[in-house]
Amino acid sequence: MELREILHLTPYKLLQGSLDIEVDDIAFDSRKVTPNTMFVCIPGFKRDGHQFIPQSLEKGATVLVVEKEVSHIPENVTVIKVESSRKALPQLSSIFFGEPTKDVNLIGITGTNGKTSVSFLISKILRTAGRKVGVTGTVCKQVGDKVIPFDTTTPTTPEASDLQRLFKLMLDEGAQDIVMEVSSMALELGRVDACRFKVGVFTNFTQDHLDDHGTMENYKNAKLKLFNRCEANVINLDDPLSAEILEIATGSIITYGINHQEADLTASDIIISAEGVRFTMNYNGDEQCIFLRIPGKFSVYNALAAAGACLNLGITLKEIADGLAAVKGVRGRFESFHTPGGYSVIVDYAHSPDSLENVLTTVREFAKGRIITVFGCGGDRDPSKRPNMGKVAGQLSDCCVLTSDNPRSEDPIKILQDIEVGIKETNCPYKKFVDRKEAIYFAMQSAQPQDVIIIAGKGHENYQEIKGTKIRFDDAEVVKEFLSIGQK
Ligand SMILES: CC(=O)N[C@H]1[C@@H](OP(=O)(O)OP(=O)(O)OC[C@H]2O[C@@H](n3ccc(=O)[nH]c3=O)[C@H](O)[C@@H]2O)O[C@H](CO)[C@@H](O)[C@@H]1O[C@H](C)C(=O)N[C@@H](C)C(=O)N[C@H](CCC(=O)O)C(=O)O
Ligand SMILES: Nc1ncnc2c1ncn2[C@@H]1O[C@H](COP(=O)(O)OP(=O)(O)OP(=O)(O)O)[C@@H](O)[C@H]1O
Ligand SMILES: N[C@H](CCC[C@H](N)C(=O)O)C(=O)O
Ligand SMILES: [Mg+2]
Repeated sequence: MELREILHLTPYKLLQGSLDIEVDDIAFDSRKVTPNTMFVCIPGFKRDGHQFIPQSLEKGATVLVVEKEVSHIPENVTVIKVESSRKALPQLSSIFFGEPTKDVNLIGITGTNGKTSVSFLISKILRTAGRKVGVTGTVCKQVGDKVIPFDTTTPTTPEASDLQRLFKLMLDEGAQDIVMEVSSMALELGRVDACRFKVGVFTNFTQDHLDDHGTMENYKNAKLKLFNRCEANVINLDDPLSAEILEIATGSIITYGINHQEADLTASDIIISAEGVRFTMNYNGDEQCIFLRIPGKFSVYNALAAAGACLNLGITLKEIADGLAAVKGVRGRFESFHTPGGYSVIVDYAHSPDSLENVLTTVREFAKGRIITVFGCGGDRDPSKRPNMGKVAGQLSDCCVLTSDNPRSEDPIKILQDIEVGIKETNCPYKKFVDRKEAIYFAMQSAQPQDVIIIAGKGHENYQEIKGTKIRFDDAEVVKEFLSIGQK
């Protein structure tokens, strides 16, 4: 595409070179530059993209988008100055990739917990109704049955140019709808700025990501950014933040809730069992019996959130019920394993105090034996959640096994000590194993019939990140391995 065209919605100053040149790609990372790429220099948290101009030129960049003074740039390279290159990237990328979100129903989901789960439910409902759906989130990027390979460092919500490229690819594959997890960091950094959202979904808001945002106020303000830009919004009325969202939300609104019967979408006659949740979904005088094979009250919320999004696309309540009934489970979300020893193991991605509390409360509702919780807390992430998670786990378990969950650059023993502060406030007995495999083996060896072991925090993850290296590690694989070597 011609540079002049890519720039037509962005205020800029031409510092040197021509606007009448063809651009073949856009990159914000010099390592991804190929010939005729527009390299957008972003000042980052650790480094500054402007430093990597020489590397980008070596790889064939012919256009530089900068926000700072630059010098000694070869004459044949065009230099464009903008006020903020991070802010310019979404618009430039959207135009370059043909404004893909104009031609598709884009559904964005935000909230502390449940984004991956809700996006998976929405996708299942839409696919069961015969639609071609793109999904992008923590676990995968996919369109229809086709998994799109992405390197493992790609965030939950990719950087603007990667995101628009992904949308274009999904459209080329025939996607009619795209379901996207929208992380608070993506909202804060404007990664989704040039996206046209058909529906915005709010799940809930509790403590998380203080390491990224500093304060809960900043974290909240980042989340709010989704709701004044969607054609329709789906809002959890049971969450205290809903009042603020309703004040700023534009477009049509569907509210949902269990405690607020005045919500547009509600659930009644809820039955929660080890197999899943069963309830009646009510909307505008219509009702449908719902069965979803993921246990926990939070699954009722997730089902309502997904239903709200689908209703906005003209999907019927009956189609929603059929789609939810077709869900077999979400990878690493309350994934159950039965054992010859008569106890069960659940692998779950709960890694915040609220999600851990939800998952353990759910297990409490049906566990006949003891609850043994194996968990840790991530390194280089908000340390204030560690004692909170320790306390929640101690209060709701009969025994805990503290272990590592991506210690990253931190000392794993220190992380366990931080968790211990909280668990010591309870009477729960616990053990500590830095090695996660040993922790899981210990829990399984100690389990008795009817016990339930929850292995929390890593869900679908297939690595353990220690000192900058990702070592293969998969909770579910370790469980299967333990059982395959003839252990009980
Ligand atoms: C903390 C954070 O938000 N980091 C983002 C930030 O990186 P940074 O500022 O550290 O980058 P940097 O290393 O200082 O480099 C600055 C610039 O130089 C460029 N560079 C760097 C090296 C080089 O050789 N060449 C080069 O061009 C970089 O690509 C970057 O554009 O700017 C980069 C480019 O815009 C982002 O890709 C990167 O997201 C990283 C991948 C990340 O992990 N972010 C996390 C916090 C995140 O976004 N998480 C959310 C939440 C997940 C959840 O919901 O739980 C997510 O959506 O995943
Ligand atoms: N609606 C919900 N409310 C509270 N907890 C939930 C909810 N849905 C799922 N959970 C719990 O939170 C964990 C994470 O769920 P999920 O992966 O769907 O959240 P997420 O918002 O995508 O998380 P992340 O921010 O890490 O991407 C699940 O494993 C489950 O224990
Ligand atoms: N998106 C979250 C996931 C945390 C998962 C947990 N396993 C950890 O590593 O802390 C983060 O990167 O903070
Ligand atoms: Mg997620």
